[in-house]
Amino acid sequence: MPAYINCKQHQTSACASLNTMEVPIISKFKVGLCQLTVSSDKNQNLIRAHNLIKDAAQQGARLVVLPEMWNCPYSADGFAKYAEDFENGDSSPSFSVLSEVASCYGITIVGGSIPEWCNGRLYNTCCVFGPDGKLKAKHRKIHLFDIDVPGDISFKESDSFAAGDEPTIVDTDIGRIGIGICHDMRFPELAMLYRAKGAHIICYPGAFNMSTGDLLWELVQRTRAADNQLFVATCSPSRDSAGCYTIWGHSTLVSPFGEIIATSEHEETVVVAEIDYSEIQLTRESLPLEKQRRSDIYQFIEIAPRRP
Ligand SMILES: O=C(O)CCC(=O)C(=O)O
Repeated sequence: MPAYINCKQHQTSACASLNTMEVPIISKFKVGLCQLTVSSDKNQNLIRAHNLIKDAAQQGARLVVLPEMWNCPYSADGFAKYAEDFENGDSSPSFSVLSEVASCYGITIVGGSIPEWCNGRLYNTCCVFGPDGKLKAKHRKIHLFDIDVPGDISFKESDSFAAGDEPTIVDTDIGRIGIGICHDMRFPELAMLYRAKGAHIICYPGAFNMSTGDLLWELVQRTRAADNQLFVATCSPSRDSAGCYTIWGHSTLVSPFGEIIATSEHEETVVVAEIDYSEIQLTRESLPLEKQRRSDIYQFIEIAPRRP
């Protein structure tokens, strides 16, 4: 175990069953969003991530979310240098740190994202760890962020990364979680798919920028939550104005009604807030969008059958 990991096991046993899942889950719990400052020093980033996760766990968070690209600056010229191969644990310190911290504190971690090397390709990948420290799921960013607004912002993520080609939904002791990374949030179909598959919450590690952040970061996540009547959690790195890509920040938790439960500014911080899954049912009962939906007039996605 790396020297910077030093913690005691935290356990709770309060469980309640929620009718959208087959397994008993905790229906009321705290989530922690670790809006950490990312530098070019990978080891420092690992230490910071550990410290913020510890802070969130000590404030009672059972689910902790990290930002997109938390082990390296969001910069095309650095992704390959910071990339890790998860198949080979020894060469993946970021992966190991999250696994160890998850088991140390007995929490679920949606591990933001880091550059992943696999078979000669680079992916923007989020790993989800359970309270036993085991990897539960891996999401590779599906929609790469290519943008060119003359005189404003130009970025081509597809020059660096290959796109993932699978949605990711994972059952945990704190509910069914759908995963998307940053630009994935722009695509309502992915969130609809997660809703159809019974997700309670969608976690979007992100790193929006100063051009689209102010206008759209909050709007899009509230829309995903309100349209699908589920919780949405986003987590961004803090703002670093020194780099060429200035990050918007504002990690946020949104309720199934589209309300902001908790948010932050752009500095390094840990947002801890409570989720109560009974709000999903309440929202869906008071405004039964699924019943009101006119699938006879429009149908954008196949509603996939529940997993056995
Ligand atoms: O969709 C946007 O406006 C920003 C997306 C982004 O920053 C990303 O995917 O990294």
